[in-house]
Amino acid sequence: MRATLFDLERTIRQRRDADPDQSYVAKLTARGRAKIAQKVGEEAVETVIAAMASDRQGAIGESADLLFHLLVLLVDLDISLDDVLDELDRREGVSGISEKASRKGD
Ligand SMILES: N=c1c2ncn([C@@H]3O[C@H](COP(=O)(O)OP(=O)(O)OP(=O)(O)O)[C@@H](O)[C@H]3O)c2ncn1[C@@H]1O[C@H](COP(=O)(O)O)[C@@H](O)[C@H]1O
Repeated sequence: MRATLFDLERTIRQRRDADPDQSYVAKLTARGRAKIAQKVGEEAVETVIAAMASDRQGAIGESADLLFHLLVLLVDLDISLDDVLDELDRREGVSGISEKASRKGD
């Protein structure tokens, strides 16, 4: 059976308090939010580099790294994947073009 992002989110929550010598999640969490956020940035840049090189396998691997590290950051911020999906639901059917145009008068 395919694991979901919800499974990974649950695993990350469980691993946060594990032994940092045994768990990457625990080790990264112990280094603090700034370090977690830095990792998200690094993985995002590596995804962009793979995409610009049309490196399909690289883009898949870096995207997995990016999603994983983003979930570690969200857990650290006590933001659930559901919170983010709720926001995407709220946007569903609203064209990005018209949404941006509606902000022009802000
Ligand atoms: N999906 C992942 C996952 N993706 C990437 N990584 C790790 O992320 C790290 C990224 O490597 P880097 O070289 O960028 O990081 P780094 O060596 O800390 O580098 P610096 O930033 O310190 O320079 C590697 O150690 C990868 O193994 C992951 N580690 C864990 N998971 C999942 O999280 C679960 C719990 O992992 P543990 O907490 O390690 O038990 C695992 O069962 C997996 O399902």
